[in-house]
Amino acid sequence: MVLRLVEVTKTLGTQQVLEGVNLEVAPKERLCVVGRSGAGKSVLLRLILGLIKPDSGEIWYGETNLVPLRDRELAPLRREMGMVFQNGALFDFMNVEDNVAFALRERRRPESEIREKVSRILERLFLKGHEKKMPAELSGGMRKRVALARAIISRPKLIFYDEPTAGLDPIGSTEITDLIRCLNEEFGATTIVVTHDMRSVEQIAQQVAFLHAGRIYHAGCAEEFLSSEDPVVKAFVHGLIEEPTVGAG
Ligand SMILES: Nc1ncnc2c1ncn2[C@@H]1O[C@H](COP(=O)(O)OP(=O)(O)OP(=O)(O)O)[C@@H](O)[C@H]1O
Repeated sequence: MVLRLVEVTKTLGTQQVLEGVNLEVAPKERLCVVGRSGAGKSVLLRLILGLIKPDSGEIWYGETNLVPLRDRELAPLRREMGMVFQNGALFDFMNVEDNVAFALRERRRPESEIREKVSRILERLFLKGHEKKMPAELSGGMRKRVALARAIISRPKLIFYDEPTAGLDPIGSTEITDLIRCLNEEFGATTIVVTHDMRSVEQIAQQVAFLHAGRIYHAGCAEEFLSSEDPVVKAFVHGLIEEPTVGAG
């Protein structure tokens, strides 16, 4: 397993957001983590990235439990992880080319290598000709593609996408989900996508983990999830409002 969470709990404020999350992610797999708004998907991502610590439980990245590690020990492992934030989180004062080159410049790679890699990735993500544009001059879909380029350029072993299709029209969404799938196949990075968009799940996921009531309520292959007869899963997948159980109590 690339990633394994064992009985992870987290309370924020007075709310126990995660009550014992168990999750396994195999190498090169594409996993969608789904759940209703407020279910704790972003909290889960922040825990895996080591930005916050769980109250209890273990988070294994390969052979290493990340939980007891300090920032300095986490840093080299974090460099193996890429993150594509919902809003792209681009540097507004840098053009497309410099945004994409950022991670390589930080690692002091030779300028000739950086130029070659940036050019190759921009071509792959259909951004050729837009190198000198500033983020404010890009469409939403282009910003997402720049964010993808920026994350993928350092060849992460594990890549996270937070709501990658949010704010895109259906065609823009399909372009991004196609790219996520193709990049996973080309580069082999284990891919974890947080989303509540069922079309994205259909287009991207091999595996789905459904976060509900502080736990992974359902984990399995995408087809199984999308056609599940479990009332809670079904209500989520089809956007149904759950009826109170008749005769309960
Ligand atoms: N720093 C914090 N302090 C207190 N509560 C927090 C904090 N961060 C998140 N929460 C709470 O944790 C719960 C889960 O939040 P989270 O952002 O992970 O949800 P989500 O599943 O990502 O939702 P969405 O799909 O809307 O982004 C929410 O009830 C939220 O209010």
